[in-house]
Amino acid sequence: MYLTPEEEKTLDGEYGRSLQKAIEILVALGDIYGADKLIPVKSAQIAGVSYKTIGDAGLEWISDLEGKVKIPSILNPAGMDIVRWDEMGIDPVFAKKQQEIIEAYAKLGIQTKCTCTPYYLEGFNVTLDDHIAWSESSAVSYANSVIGARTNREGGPSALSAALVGKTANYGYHLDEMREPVVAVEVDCELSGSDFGALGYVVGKTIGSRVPIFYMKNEPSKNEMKSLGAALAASGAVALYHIEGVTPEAVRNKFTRPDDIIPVERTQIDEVYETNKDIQSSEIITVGCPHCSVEELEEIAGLVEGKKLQKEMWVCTAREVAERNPDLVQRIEKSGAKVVCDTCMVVSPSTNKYASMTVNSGKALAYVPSMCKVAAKYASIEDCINEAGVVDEN
Ligand SMILES: C[C@@](O)(CCOP(=O)(O)O)CC(=O)O
Ligand code: SF4
Repeated sequence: MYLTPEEEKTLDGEYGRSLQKAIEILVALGDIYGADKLIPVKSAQIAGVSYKTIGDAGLEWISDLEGKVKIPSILNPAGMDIVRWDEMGIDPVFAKKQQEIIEAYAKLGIQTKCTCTPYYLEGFNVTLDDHIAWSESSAVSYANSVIGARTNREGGPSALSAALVGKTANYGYHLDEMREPVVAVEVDCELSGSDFGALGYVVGKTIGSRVPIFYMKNEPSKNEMKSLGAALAASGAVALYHIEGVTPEAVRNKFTRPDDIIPVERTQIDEVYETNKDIQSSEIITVGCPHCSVEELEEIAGLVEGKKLQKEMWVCTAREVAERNPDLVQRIEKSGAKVVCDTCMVVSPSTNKYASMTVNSGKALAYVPSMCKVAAKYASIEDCINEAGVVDEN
């Protein structure tokens, strides 16, 4: 791989051990995947923040690094709401470790906003053809597919390395030829809302990491595409998808229809809603995987208006989104639901204590059983709220 004289110096350790380690990681990945050079990236999103997932070894690795990131960089969700962790039933020992992780990242100049939806935040609005280094798989999918930006599915360490160096290796989804669809997904019915998460869940199970192009009967909204991509990346390993006539590259590039076809029928979508249907009543309801947008908060606020929920319900979102919309937060919390920031149902240890959870996310449906050891049921947002046990206040 070609390196500029400056990059060579970094690799030789002239700018310190941390930058040297960072560029070593980027060069090693570049060599494995046949990159020709390093390219500048506009922003980094770094996974591996929850103490639940990275533990002491992760904390030690981050704490040992020195220097400052060269590009706007942000964190994936942590294991707790940084302000209201006590209310979430988080153990103070866990909270202390979590704070240490966040401080170690902050020392490197990384913004300590913890979210999987950086594209809703100030300074992280990427556009078509921008090169970035993001790691949370739903954020990667959204950036690549819905926005048309370019990122590989970085691991925590490689995203952090890209943040420190300001560059990434030029391979994979940074290249035009890797972004071409190779399989056509033909959906035989109209879908709405959580059906799109169910579609991602179904297709993800068979598609592996191939790039699909969807042929749909109706056009999904951006929130619906967010759910589709998150589920495709969780039950499968899809980092980029296209939708004929909808997503920016499908519109611009007019791809030829791949010969390989995955047909999807309504019954397959309906089956997702049947998962664990023997669970009569879930103990907790969680929405916001990926973190809720303003429109999703608005929808939830409307649905819970004048109602009192009987069970624990979390609405996960980015702190910045919550802070920009205090009225929506207040309207949601009036019902008894909690607007939870900086974390989520998957990476927080505080959902582990429940036996069952209802979710409206195909990604959460795929991850909650394995990462939280909690049985998960799938429902639309309306049914999630019904499941929370509603009493009308009027
Ligand atoms: C499950 C996930 O959304 C969050 C947990 O990842 P981590 O703890 O940030 O590495 C990661 C992913 O799917 O990329
Ligand atoms: S809310 Fe979902 S998409 Fe976001 S970090 Fe948690 S598991 Fe990943």
